[in-house]
Amino acid sequence: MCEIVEIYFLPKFVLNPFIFMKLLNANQIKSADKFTLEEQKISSLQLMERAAETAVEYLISKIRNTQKFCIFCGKGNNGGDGFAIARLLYQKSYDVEVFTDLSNINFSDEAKTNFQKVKSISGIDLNDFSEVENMRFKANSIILDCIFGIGLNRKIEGKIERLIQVLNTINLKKISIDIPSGLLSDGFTPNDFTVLKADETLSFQFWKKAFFYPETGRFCGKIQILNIGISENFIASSESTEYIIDEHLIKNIYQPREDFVNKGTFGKTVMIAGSYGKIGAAVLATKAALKSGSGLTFCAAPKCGYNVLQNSAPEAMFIESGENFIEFLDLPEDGVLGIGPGLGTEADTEKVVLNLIKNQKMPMVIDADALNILSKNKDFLKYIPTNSIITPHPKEFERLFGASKNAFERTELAKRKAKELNIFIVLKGHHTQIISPEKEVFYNITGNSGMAKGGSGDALTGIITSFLSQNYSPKNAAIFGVWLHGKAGDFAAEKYSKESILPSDLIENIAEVFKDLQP
Ligand SMILES: NC(=O)C1=CN([C@@H]2O[C@H](COP(=O)(O)OP(=O)(O)OC[C@H]3O[C@@H](n4cnc5c(N)ncnc54)[C@H](O)[C@@H]3O)[C@@H](O)[C@H]2O)[C@@H](O)CC1
Ligand SMILES: Nc1ncnc2c1ncn2[C@@H]1O[C@H](COP(=O)(O)OP(=O)(O)O)[C@@H](O)[C@H]1O
Ligand SMILES: [K+]
Repeated sequence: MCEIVEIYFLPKFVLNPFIFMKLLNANQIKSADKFTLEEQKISSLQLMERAAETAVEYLISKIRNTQKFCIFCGKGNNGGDGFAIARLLYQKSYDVEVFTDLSNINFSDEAKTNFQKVKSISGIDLNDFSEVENMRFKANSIILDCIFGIGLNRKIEGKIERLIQVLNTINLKKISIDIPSGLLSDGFTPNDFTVLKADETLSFQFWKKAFFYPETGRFCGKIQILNIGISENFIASSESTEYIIDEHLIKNIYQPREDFVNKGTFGKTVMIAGSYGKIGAAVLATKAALKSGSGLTFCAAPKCGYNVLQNSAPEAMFIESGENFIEFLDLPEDGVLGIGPGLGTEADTEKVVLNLIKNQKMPMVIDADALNILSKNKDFLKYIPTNSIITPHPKEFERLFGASKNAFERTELAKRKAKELNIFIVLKGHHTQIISPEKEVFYNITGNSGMAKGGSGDALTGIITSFLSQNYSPKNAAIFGVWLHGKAGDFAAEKYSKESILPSDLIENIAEVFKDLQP
């Protein structure tokens, strides 16, 4: 599973922030390469050299205690990158060993040129792939996977499949160039494909769709995007409905607090949450709403939660809504509603939730048990107010809309449902997706596996509701909320470790994210 993701810029190639976040498919990426060659009047060999230089610069800057690189090169341009990287590392005095299919030399033009250059360097050992079986690799060697890139169009078989199976058993750090070999870049990779399992993937310029989905992302390890100066004009004019949420996009969404304001300027957030034994969910959602800037914050919860809520979130106002679970609601006017965390599914609560959803006009945030209630009453889905945000995890999504064969199909189903119901769907996961009624997909790249703990989702509901009440559009509230939630989780994990962070630590660290965002 990919963990912490970073974007590495060579200072000479800093992209226009509004362009960088598009997700392009392999064909578009190839066209982008071609366009760049014409626009910048460079040859494809020069672009490959630039890509290789960027990869080598990154490797040298980040990798410690490694003297030896074992570089596996295929016949296409991914292999060409590998040969060029081998030469450049050798020139920097690293010990380099290159493996390729010497029995079948039908390289692409660029790969062939770079292969010849490697061949002419006597200090670089050149081996056939088959020799890997008898190799004794030095400890601390690094394996670079340049076997296949985004040109892969079928299952790897025969000798190269065997090679990848062997490499997967070798206990050395493996870094894939552009994409792990064997992985299809734009969709689901069938289970019978053999794929190299990388610890890290250095990918040129573009995120690949495969990085974001659990079935394929698990092969990529830590992902590093290397900017190699592909044409901004091409990227700007490319059609895509899929985007990556990066800091540039967030800085564009974030509205710093102005001076001449009062609590009324920042909305009225109402969390409807909690039941006996699950008051913690109400506390987490309410605190997260407070910490993300809500002007006035209310929590409608059963009476059994009164003491704990008033003690743990004294800034919030309590709205008694039942004894041990929510039985009725008497909400303030103009409140922006977030409903679901820890509600339970008692018959009375069910009635209240369905009635509220049916009569509510303003966009609201719907999570957890409110979604479970909706999945038992699917005819109420059509009443969800237009532009509302629902935040299901995969199981909740399945209960609402049925099973999908894989996560890629789940996203397609979510797009159809978001359009049909005219709502935003926040599909939670390692890379949470925000899906708009226009069928756009925004992929989140903050967050970490330390957040896979009960209560993290409650915090997210509080954050998104708070942003919605502060006048962010539903789309921006969802994008900003998901990003900030993950980023706060990253700050918390850095301080306390992934194992030990709690959703409350995440909430505490929302402050760090806002500090970082200040212009
Ligand atoms: N994106 C960019 O900006 C750049 C990309 N470059 C590199 O170019 C790569 C793409 O190069 P290619 O299009 O040559 O693609 P590959 O290097 O992935 O190789 C594709 C070749 O392998 C064949 N092939 C596909 N699947 C196969 C299978 N299962 N078994 C056997 N043969 C198979 C194809 O028919 C084609 O001949 C990228 O991944 C990247 O590494 C860089 O060189 C330069 C810049
Ligand atoms: N492995 C992970 N990497 C990143 N984020 C994660 C991971 N696992 C869970 N999260 C995030 O934590 C939250 C969990 O939400 P949810 O499953 O609803 O939890 P709960 O309802 O128990 O609070 C989601 O925002 C999700 O994206
Ligand atoms: K590769």
